Parts: sequence; structure tokens; C-alpha cells
Amino acid sequence: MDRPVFIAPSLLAADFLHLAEAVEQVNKSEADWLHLDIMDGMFVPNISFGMPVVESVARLCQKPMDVHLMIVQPERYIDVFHQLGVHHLILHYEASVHLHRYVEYIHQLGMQAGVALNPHTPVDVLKDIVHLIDIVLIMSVNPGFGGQAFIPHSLHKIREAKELILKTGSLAKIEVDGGVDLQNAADILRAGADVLVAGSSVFRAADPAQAIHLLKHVL
Ligand SMILES: O=C(CO)[C@H](O)[C@H](O)COP(=O)(O)O
Repeated sequence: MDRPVFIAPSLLAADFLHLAEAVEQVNKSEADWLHLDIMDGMFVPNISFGMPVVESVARLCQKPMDVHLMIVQPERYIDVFHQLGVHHLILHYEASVHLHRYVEYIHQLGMQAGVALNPHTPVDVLKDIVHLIDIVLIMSVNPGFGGQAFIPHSLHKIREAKELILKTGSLAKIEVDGGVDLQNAADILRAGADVLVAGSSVFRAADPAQAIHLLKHVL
């Protein structure tokens, strides 16, 4: 491909009894970022991990941390994630009333800002902010759980996001999260994605580093 492919393994699919081992596997692999899913049991039905776990992961992690907040009022935690050394902070469009203000604040703190869209949210809601953000995260499953099947309509949304980015001169990367595996990765990248988030297809593989390598070189 004529542009780099970024791989961000999602720790949600790791065995939590061996979280440190999973972070080390990512450190030693060709992964570009480590993806952390923060769930509050309100915005999504599931609860993942809280700050003490993120803090420990941050101490071990040698890759940029890509944090996806699936929580209500995500602005409450922007400072905390900044203090933990997070590189990318992704808020949900659906959970953020003053998105423009929060994106500016994330940038002021020196982090990259991303906006995530649920499967039912049209891409064009981003038209007045896409030029300001660093990441458009297309959720290709309904957020809340790992191990779900990729929603095929997401390919159409990725193409629309790519069109919007090109039209507006935005530098945002398109990240795709949910059900990404070796079978669909090439189609996702051809549709315009830059970043593949992969949970189950990495951490449920016999050799996670090899799974990351195969995703990275799928095209
Ligand atoms: O955000 C998520 C769920 O809300 C996860 O990052 C995503 O589901 C990745 O896991 P998998 O690759 O197993 O689908």
C-alpha cells in the first residue's frame, strides 16, 4: 500500500490474569499503538478497566497508548488520561456535548484527539470538526464487547470518512475497531482505513506477535 498501516492491538481481548505479559507481547511486536477500551457500564453495557489498571499498563507500555473512552461525559477524565501519559484520546461523538471544546482542550494538553462514531451515527456529523481532529474512529461493532462480528456496512462508512477527509484537507487517520481480522483487513484498508484495532484476532491467536505481523502486511 502507498501509505503506512498502523496496528493497534486492543487489550480488552487479552487474558486479564496475564495483562503484563500481553503488554510485553505488544511492546516486542510490530504493533504501532496499544489500544485501551475504557467502558463505564453506562455509555456501554460493559465495564472494562479503571485507572489503577491503566496506570500499571502505562508503566509497562512502550508504544503510544490509544485510549477509546466509551463513557458518559468523557470530558471528566481528559486530565487524568493526560497525567497517565496517554498519546491519543478518543471521545465518542454521541457522548460529547461540547466536542469542539474538548478537542481543543486535548490538543492544549499535547495529546492527539480522536472522535468515535457508533455504527448508527452517520459520518457527515463530523463535517465541521474533521479538519481539527487527528483520528476518526469508525466503530464496526456496537461498542461494549470484544469478539463480535464486523458489521459489513462499516466499509461504506470508511469510504465516506475518507471522502470527507480528502474534501476538507483534514490530516485525520481513519481507525476501525471491532471484528477486525485477517479475513476482512485488506477490504478495510482498501476502503480507506489507516489504523486497524484488533482484539480477539490478536490475543486469541496462538502467536499474537505473528498475528500482528500478518495484519501489518496483509496488503
Ligand atoms: O472497542 C471495542 C469494543 O467496544 C474493542 O476494541 C473491539 O471490539 C476489539 O475487539 P475485537 O477485535 O475482539 O472485536
